[in-house]
Amino acid sequence: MDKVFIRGLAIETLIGVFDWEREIRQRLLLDLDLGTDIRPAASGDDINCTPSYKEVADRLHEFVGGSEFQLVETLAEEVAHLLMREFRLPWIRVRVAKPGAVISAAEVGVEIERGEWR
Ligand SMILES: Nc1nc2c(c(=O)[nH]1)N=C([C@H](O)[C@@H](O)CO)CN2
Repeated sequence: MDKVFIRGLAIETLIGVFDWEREIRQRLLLDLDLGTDIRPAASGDDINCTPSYKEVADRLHEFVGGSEFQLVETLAEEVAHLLMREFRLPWIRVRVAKPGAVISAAEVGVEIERGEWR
């Protein structure tokens, strides 16, 4: 299977388990790997035959920017299901990093894979 990818998509949102985190917006960095077959798009040179990384990024700004989850786990799971459903993806990898959440670490977060790789 081929992939369309997005790296380091920065989105500000309300996220966290502590009271002070419910009063601010924090920056998340998202990495996405979207499983697909790029051959139909390549052979026809046709954007309609492939998941547009621009459309996916716009959708994520809308969804993640408006979300209010506590855990990065929940956010990653919801993002995976939303993109698989709306962009008809057989497989996805979602990595959500929360830079600055642990001062002594460059990044913390989660990475999940959903669907079937074929
Ligand atoms: N596995 C997780 N651990 C923690 C999370 C999380 O979402 N998943 N969140 C927090 C706090 O919100 C943290 O980001 C504040 O610094 C702590 N641990």
